[in-house]
Amino acid sequence: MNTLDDLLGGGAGQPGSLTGTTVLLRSDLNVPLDGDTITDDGRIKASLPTIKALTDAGAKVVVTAHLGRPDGKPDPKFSLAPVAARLGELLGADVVLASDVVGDSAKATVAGLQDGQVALLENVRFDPRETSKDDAERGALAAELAGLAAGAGGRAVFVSDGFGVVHRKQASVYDVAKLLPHYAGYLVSEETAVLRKLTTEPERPYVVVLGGSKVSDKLGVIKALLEQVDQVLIGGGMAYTFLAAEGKDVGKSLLQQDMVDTCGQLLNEYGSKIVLPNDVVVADSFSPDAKTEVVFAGEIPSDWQGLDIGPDTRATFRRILGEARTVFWNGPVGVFEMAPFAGGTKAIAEAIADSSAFSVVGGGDSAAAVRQLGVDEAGFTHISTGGGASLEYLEGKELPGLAVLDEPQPENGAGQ
Ligand SMILES: Nc1ncnc2c1ncn2[C@@H]1O[C@H](COP(=O)(O)OP(=O)(O)O)[C@@H](O)[C@H]1O
Ligand SMILES: O=C(OP(=O)(O)O)[C@H](O)COP(=O)(O)O
Repeated sequence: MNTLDDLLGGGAGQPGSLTGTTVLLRSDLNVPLDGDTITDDGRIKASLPTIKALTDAGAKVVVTAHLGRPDGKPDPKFSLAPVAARLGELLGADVVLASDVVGDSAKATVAGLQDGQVALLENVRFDPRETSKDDAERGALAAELAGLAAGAGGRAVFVSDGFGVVHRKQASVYDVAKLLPHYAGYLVSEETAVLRKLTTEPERPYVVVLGGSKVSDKLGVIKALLEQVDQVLIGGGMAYTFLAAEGKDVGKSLLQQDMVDTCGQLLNEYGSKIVLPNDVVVADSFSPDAKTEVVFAGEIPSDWQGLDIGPDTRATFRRILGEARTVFWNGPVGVFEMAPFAGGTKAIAEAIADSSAFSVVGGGDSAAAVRQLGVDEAGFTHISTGGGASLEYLEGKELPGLAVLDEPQPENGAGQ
């Protein structure tokens, strides 16, 4: 895989070694927001080393990124405006935000870039072709993105640094690398180097904690993980589909109905490795002011929803984590953004931070939870920016955004 150091070449770190080059940079700037306030800027900070290396070398840097899951059309709720402002603060330089993805504003913004300057394109998922299943549609958007960088004159290259999104076969992650000379950024290189250690003879017991709300994405990887690890502790929104598979009424909790049978099969086959919550914190509404109670997992009232793991479950998870030698954690085990449902996630984060295991926590919200709940970041071996991406890497699956970086450089790529 070609890396940023290959791009920087003999002139690594030398001012001017990339003068005349326009870099289309894919970063993962998908940060949690409360309205238009960024509640955790970890992913923006993680993108800085690559951006700075490029600007120091004199490149024009055109960043493309997504925020949330908009419906393939512009939606102010998902604008990258707060991200552009924060990125500019952290870089100590203006970051112009184009008001579209590849339209007139994007073209004018790129045309106005000086050497060593950074621009951000608006949320790439505002264009429906980004996430299309149709190769030709994605390819067309990729060609427009590559054309933007080439349109600035000089050489155009692609740097892939959005580790959190390399598991997505999307235009700005995958297809564009087929059109431009491509390089892995520092974040992608570092993240894969740490995760590789988890796939090569991890010390045992090896324990995985899974939570969060992207249930359908993550249930798919559990089977492969169960083959490799000693225990999987399940909390968060993930837990209720398993509890339903055990025949329990989960009330209004998050439930992936079409995966109940799959969860039942996993419980049959790997039951001894799967640890489910024994008790949960339930609420009468999805609100920080809701009425709450702790109940056995089999006794969730039908109008209530489970929003955190209960105290018995925390104790069980703590005990297992205390004995682990390798831990991977993705997904908060409760709705940690609301104080009444943050206790389980804090207990898990502290248990991992206190242990001497090789420990990796991955995911935008999981990493944010560690920081927001005041848990010592130094207690983790590595805090990864990618949740789903890390899980799929650990599963052993080929990640499209990484595999494409191993392909030969295009011979007649845009800007060549
Ligand atoms: N029981 C639950 N019900 C609904 N949402 C939950 C529950 N537990 C956790 N969550 C939510 O899961 C979200 C994070 O999920 P996810 O995106 O899968 O994690 P990550 O970003 O770390 O990969 C958080 O916003 C959290 O509020
Ligand atoms: O937040 C992300 O992933 P994560 O929640 O698995 O850490 C990435 O930005 C990918 O987003 P997506 O899961 O909407 O493709």
